[in-house]
Amino acid sequence: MFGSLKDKLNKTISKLTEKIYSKGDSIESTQLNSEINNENILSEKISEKKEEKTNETEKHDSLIHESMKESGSEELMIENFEKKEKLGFFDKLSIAKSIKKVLGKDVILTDDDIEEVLLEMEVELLEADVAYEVVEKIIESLKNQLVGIKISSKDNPEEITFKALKKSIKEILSQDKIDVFKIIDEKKAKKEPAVLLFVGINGTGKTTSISKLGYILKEKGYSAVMAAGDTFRAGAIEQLDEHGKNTGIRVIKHQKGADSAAVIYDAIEHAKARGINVVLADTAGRQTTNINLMDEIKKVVRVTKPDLVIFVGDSLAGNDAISQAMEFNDAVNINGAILTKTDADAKGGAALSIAYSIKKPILFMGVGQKYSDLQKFDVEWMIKKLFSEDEPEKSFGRQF
Ligand SMILES: Nc1nc2c(ncn2[C@@H]2O[C@H](COP(=O)(O)OP(=O)(O)OP(=O)(O)O)[C@@H](O)[C@H]2O)c(=O)[nH]1
Repeated sequence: MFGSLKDKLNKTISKLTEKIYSKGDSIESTQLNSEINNENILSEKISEKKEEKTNETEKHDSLIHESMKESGSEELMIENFEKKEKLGFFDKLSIAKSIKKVLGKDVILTDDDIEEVLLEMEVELLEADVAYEVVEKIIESLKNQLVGIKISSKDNPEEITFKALKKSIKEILSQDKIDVFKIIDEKKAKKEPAVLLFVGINGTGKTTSISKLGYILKEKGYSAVMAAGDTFRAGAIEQLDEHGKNTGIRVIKHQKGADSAAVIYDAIEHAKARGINVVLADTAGRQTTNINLMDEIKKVVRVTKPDLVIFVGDSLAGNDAISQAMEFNDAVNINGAILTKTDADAKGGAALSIAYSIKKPILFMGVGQKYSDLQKFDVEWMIKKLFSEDEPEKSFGRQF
């Protein structure tokens, strides 16, 4: 997940690190670890003991005898040493290879020092579908953290660059959080259904995400109903119906071509009458360029007054998903986003950019084709995905 973005970020870290070393006249020093040093002490001690043994008096014997008791026997002591000596030799070889660079002197980076690296990073991130304004923001943040700051020869340049880039990315991802389940609980306390309206262009995963969220809500003990508000696309009503059967969630529907707002309104009345906690309202996929359809979704919002308008974007669409989110946000003021298909090795740019571009949080991420494959979005989870070698998550639960 986000493989290419991860590689590009790691590349930036190593180039910035290299820049610091080259500026600090890095010197290479073989850092033998304490074990090797202990090894030397041990070998000196044993050879001393062996020497003493050849020309020693009775008195030494008792001393040796003492130390043998500690290690069990002289043979064992020598044998241990032989073994250790062998391991010590190979250890020495391998550790001698682990040359650690250290800075020869303190470093203060200038804009010029990192100009080229940041330019390369800009190209790389744009290629990964990261929005231009987001790339600019990352560059600005890195400069603020690295330029003009003294990096002492005792510091670890890898750590400094890693932390700086991680902080930059975290700033991008962090928008005002919305806890969907908290909103649902607040409405439940008032004995009203929480109404969640899903919008987006065709094929992004609205119907699927609604069904996944319905499945997860049920798992959490909430009651839900799904509104077949996509009365436009052939098969959309049947598709949601199928999901309803699979998840055991009631679907409120009218015939194809019916008024979307009317279907959703009926679902809300149904939920109110039966004390159902959540209405998950599907809508038809629409191109933001289609004025009539954009006017229709504005009417749906006016009539149904949803608690959350959730934009569903396809992470594989990269920058397009970001511009769509911005256009839907302008039209109906979305509250948050779901980014789908992140399991399909999306470049990662949309995940990084969408929240910053619309200044609204990512609520969930679609991470697969199972009903449980809807991951509540968390900045730390994303940072871990981008910066650590964690195992890919195994998905569970039933397939669609
Ligand atoms: N791999 C993967 N596929 C997904 C995910 N979410 C949705 N899909 C697939 O994307 C395709 C489109 O999903 P739908 O839910 O039908 O999309 P939609 O937005 O309702 O489409 P329209 O009704 O045309 O607007 C389906 O094949 C889904 O299985 C996801 O997180 N991962």
